[in-house]
Amino acid sequence: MATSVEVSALTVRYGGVKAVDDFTLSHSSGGVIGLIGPNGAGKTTLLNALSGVTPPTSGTIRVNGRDLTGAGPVRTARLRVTRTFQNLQIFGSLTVLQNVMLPRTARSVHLSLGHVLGLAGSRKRVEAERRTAGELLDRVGLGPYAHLPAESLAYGLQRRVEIARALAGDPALLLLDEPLAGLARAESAGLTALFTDIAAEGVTVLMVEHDVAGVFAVSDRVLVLDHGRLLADGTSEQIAADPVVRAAYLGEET
Ligand SMILES: Nc1ncnc2c1ncn2[C@@H]1O[C@H](COP(=O)(O)OP(=O)(O)OP(=O)(O)O)[C@@H](O)[C@H]1O
Repeated sequence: MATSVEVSALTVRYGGVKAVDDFTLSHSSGGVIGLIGPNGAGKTTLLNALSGVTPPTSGTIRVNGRDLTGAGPVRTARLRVTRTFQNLQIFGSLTVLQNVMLPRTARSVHLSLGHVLGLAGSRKRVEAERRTAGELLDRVGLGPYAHLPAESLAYGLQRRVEIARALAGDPALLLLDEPLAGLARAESAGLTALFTDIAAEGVTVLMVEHDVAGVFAVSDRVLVLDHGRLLADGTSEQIAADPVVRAAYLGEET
């Protein structure tokens, strides 16, 4: 069953600025949702609110019926909403595999302690986590790089490390903040194909992105934010043809 995402009247204020203004979304059909809008439209703030990084001023967030409003990033991740960041946040000196194992092993203090103490049960669990992380790396095309320090990989591959780590948290909802930024066209195409695969496996993917062509190519539903408000909501074709969007976002005359 696809993830249900219910966001109701979400508002995030920074002093006098309403970065997100009365945002409502109901989504239960899975797939990839693209979130676009001009600079300063509130896209990252919305992602931060959905991932528990920024507490909303008002409104509610429910995923699969569970109230995540104000849950904070750790609990939100436990409730299967994970994310990547606009600026890569990977541990460069750790191996690719260690980066991907982190969310699952760090979740369990007993597991980490037991592993340090060499307890047999913990060793088995860590081995199982290693296998799971290895499978994840194969899935995102990073299998051959598993034992290299993450910092030694090309930028496009480092993006995949972050995506694999977010997937290791077993998300129902995966939030991606500008995943295509700084990538060459072929790398972008490879990543968007990966997002389609992830969505096909039942993870709802919400992607903030400036590369509008990339968003239109991959998204089943596109949301347009402007001044914190939802300006338009439809298929890629509908949004591409919407004169209001073209005026607000692409700067065209209506
Ligand atoms: N920590 C903050 N404190 C004060 N104002 C903020 C903060 N973060 C964002 N804002 C303001 O909130 C509004 C929305 O910013 P946000 O970064 O969410 O937009 P965005 O659509 O992600 O922009 P961009 O595409 O440039 O990344 C902007 O007016 C911004 O200046």
